[in-house]
Amino acid sequence: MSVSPAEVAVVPDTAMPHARLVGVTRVFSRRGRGDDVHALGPIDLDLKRGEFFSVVGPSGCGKSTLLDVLAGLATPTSGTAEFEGRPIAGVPAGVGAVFQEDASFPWLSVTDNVAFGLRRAGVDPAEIARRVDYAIGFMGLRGFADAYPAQLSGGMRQRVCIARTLVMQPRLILLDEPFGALDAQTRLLMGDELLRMWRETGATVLLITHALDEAAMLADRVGVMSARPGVFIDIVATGWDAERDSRIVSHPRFGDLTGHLWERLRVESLKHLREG
Ligand SMILES: Nc1ncnc2c1ncn2[C@@H]1O[C@H](COP(=O)(O)OP(=O)(O)OP(=O)(O)O)[C@@H](O)[C@H]1O
Repeated sequence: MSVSPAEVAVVPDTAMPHARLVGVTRVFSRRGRGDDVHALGPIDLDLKRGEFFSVVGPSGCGKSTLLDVLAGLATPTSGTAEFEGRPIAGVPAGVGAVFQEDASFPWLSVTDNVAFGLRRAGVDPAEIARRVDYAIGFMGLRGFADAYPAQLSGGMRQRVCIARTLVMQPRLILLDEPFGALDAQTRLLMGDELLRMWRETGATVLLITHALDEAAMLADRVGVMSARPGVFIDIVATGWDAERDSRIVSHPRFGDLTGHLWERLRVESLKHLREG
């Protein structure tokens, strides 16, 4: 069978890391106000295509800065950041991000919120309707398609934000504490929805969270960061199979895993408390 060069070009190189950070640092300059803030790194990280990677670390260690670098929202002070083999310069096509704060547009209905990015990208209206309908159904918002964010709970508003990212069909999904404002039970259930989304889309996911149980339940690998400037002090493979859901928290190995993560994090969190 002959294969055209165009077909060859779209075959993903699964051996290549999906995203790669080499020696990435980020320093915030405080001109005239004393020392610069060394926020991050040097960080080395290979994200494998299709993996679910969680990041935990003490407050202020540079987790959001790390995500901003991958999202193309922050330029490394030194080192290199790549997505699909190309240097990240600006927001890369194929990368979608969801942040902690509710970023839904209050003046738009759920449908119009979810359709927003596709309309801006000039996608064909029939295709927009199809993708929006799918994402709304997938995120369990079918009965609320015409509702406005003010009429929804915090969890549902975050689902709107996830649906809005999902319709863009990102190959790398970056999540910065998306459930930070939600109660513990809702967070675990939202975790189930994330896992379903991850399985269905085949996307690579990087999740930042403060919750060790969330990190351990969701991820294939959990990266533990040091106090600022954050570097990875441990990367733990969870060993769960892809079909996992929130019931994994009662698995006999789950307590050992979160215990290990806390052991690694405790010293770093104490450093943050003592040194700020
Ligand atoms: N624009 C900025 N100017 C100066 N310092 C900054 C800036 N943005 C972040 N920082 C500092 O860089 C460090 C890392 O910030 P970052 O938000 O990445 O940490 P984080 O781990 O996500 O924190 P948290 O867990 O509290 O959300 C912090 O000390 C923060 O105060």
